[in-house]
Amino acid sequence: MLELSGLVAGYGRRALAKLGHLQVKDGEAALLTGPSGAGKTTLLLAIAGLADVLEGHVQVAGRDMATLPARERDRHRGRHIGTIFQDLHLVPGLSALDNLLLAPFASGQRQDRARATELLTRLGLADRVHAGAETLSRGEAQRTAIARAMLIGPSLILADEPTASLDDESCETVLALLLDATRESGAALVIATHDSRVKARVSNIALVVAA
Ligand SMILES: Nc1ncnc2c1ncn2[C@@H]1O[C@H](COP(=O)(O)OP(=O)(O)OP(=O)(O)O)[C@@H](O)[C@H]1O
Repeated sequence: MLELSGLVAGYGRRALAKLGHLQVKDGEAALLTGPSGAGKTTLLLAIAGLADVLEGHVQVAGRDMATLPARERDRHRGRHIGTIFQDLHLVPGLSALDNLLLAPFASGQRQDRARATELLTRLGLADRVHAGAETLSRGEAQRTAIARAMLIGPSLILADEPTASLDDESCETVLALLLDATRESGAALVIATHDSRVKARVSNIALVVAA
């Protein structure tokens, strides 16, 4: 479950984005909307503890990301938050599968190759599991990043414009997978988007305004 209130997010002391209240129950989804430049990405990053919270509270899996010390916040994010950002951060030279396994490898956790392969397969990437990340199309790379976010079995999934570069069919596949996986796993899902195809599918919509 995610609950945030009176959130002002930014960098350093510079406030960039505000959101009054948002609650996303386990297994449910919400959208962050707002005009371009309103600060949706900044707000999503603040929820993940990667941008600064200047005011307010962000409860994720029972802890307030706004007040956790930096190391605990990083640990909490690693255990509970799956992120899919616009810049996908896939490592070229590594396969799609190894990109999924990189984070658990780096943090000394078990690398579940079977689950990673299953997630990639469910996202329609069965024949791209061993393909180098640099050879993936934008849509394939996006689906790989979604699979990677789901690998830890997160309490919260944060997705920044996850359908932006997808055609209608891939958009539907990705959205269905995100929403189904959210329901099945009991994670809360927050999507920042302009995409009207996504707005039609999610009723919990919160407006981000520039601070
Ligand atoms: N690291 C940063 N440091 C300072 N300002 C930043 C930083 N990143 C973004 N900004 C500024 O914060 C404002 C909000 O940007 P942000 O990307 O969060 O908006 P957005 O609503 O996600 O936009 P879009 O819909 O176009 O992706 C913009 O004015 C941007 O220039």
